[in-house]
Amino acid sequence: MLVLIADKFPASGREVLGRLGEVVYRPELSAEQLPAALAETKADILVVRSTVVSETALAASPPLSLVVRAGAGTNTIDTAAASRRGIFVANCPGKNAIAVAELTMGLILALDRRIVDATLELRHGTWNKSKYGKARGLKGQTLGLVGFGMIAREVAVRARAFGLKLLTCAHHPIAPELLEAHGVVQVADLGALLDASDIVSVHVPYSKANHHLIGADQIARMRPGATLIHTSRGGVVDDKALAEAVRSGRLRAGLDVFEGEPAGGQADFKNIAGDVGDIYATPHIGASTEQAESAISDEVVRIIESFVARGIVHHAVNLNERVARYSLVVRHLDRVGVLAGILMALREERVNVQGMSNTIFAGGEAACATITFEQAPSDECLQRLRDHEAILAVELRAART
Ligand SMILES: NC(=O)C1=CN([C@@H]2O[C@H](COP(=O)(O)OP(=O)(O)OC[C@H]3O[C@@H](n4cnc5c(N)ncnc54)[C@H](O)[C@@H]3O)[C@@H](O)[C@H]2O)C=CC1
Ligand SMILES: O=C(O)C(=O)COP(=O)(O)O
Repeated sequence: MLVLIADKFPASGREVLGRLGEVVYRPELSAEQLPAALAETKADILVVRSTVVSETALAASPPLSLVVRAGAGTNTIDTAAASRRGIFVANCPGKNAIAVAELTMGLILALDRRIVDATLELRHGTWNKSKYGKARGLKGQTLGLVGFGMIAREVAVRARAFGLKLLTCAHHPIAPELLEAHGVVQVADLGALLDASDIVSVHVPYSKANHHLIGADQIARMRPGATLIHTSRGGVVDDKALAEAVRSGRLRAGLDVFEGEPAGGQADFKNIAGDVGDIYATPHIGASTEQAESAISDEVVRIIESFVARGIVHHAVNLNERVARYSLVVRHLDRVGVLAGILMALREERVNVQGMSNTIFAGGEAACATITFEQAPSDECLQRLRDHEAILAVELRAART
């Protein structure tokens, strides 16, 4: 088994992976160089951070069967192409959430006190207490969290300690216990959140549906003098519209992600923070703390170990989530050919199997197979299975609709 790691990844994690197979560490690879590296190494498993994984890359190594995103967002990986090729894509949900929440609080605090501007002036020898001694203070202000996933919840935990009032919005009702535990109120929709918030912080994944979720209209709807914090993904916010609102003095902004940002570690990048003073900005470092990188590394190792040892992929993001209409639970003697016999019986009925698992009981004499499908086998088929000398019990279960 060969693992190609195409982004920065801790040495400790590489060492553990090295005990499972060969590890090729090429953190310098760009999206354009990735297909050739995959073809050359014939990697079975690819580990990436923000490096774009295209269909060409996925097709370059025939044995490639798993891509692990050493982070949260998977929009940089062509998951549809991976699904067509039967390649698993997995991520590490929540493992860098605290790091992003800490940066979010850092941006909120820095903007309120204008820490960056004050530092720059002091560095140039100017004492300007008159100008910088005018912060609003956070206590009692309202923070609106767009999305209420792993990162937003960690932001809520920290923001509460600063006395901020918390709102969120989502497509679906959020469990009341979860809201209560975080001291957050769910409002009707994004518009209501923008109307009521002094600070808006964006924590949703990028998708076609979320492209410019915070566009010109949403930016215009924010309260005058409000702050927008964006640490999720370039493209969720319309950077141009935001720059105009900040330039006009209506808003302030703290950004960690940008439209068209470079994927690598160092590059020239003309960006909206360049000419707009009230934008504070960092170069996509939300997840880049030692603590987060170590937690991510442990999770990547866990995902790969489980895949190699048991074929189980934790946090796969490109599986068909639809619950099958029927499941057949067969308890049987653990003998060669019993499972094949069950599958042959289903094949004769033209039943297309969707999922299958088989668990062996202690002692190794009996096992339990669960097979899922959309179309029910006939009573005769079930009876034939029940009559099989190595089958102990057969039960057909229909999913609740
Ligand atoms: N700046 C950085 O370094 C990092 C950025 N991120 C970005 O942050 C995003 C969020 O990360 P997590 O909180 O860990 O993901 P998550 O999956 O735990 O939470 C995202 C939540 O947003 C919700 N959502 C999606 N579209 C929405 C919409 N239009 N309105 C309201 N809710 C919506 C989802 O239902 C989900 O609950 C990631 O997808 C990634 O793009 C993640 C980690 C590091
Ligand atoms: O985990 C994520 O979604 C991130 O955005 C982190 O990106 P990175 O791994 O630092 O390139």
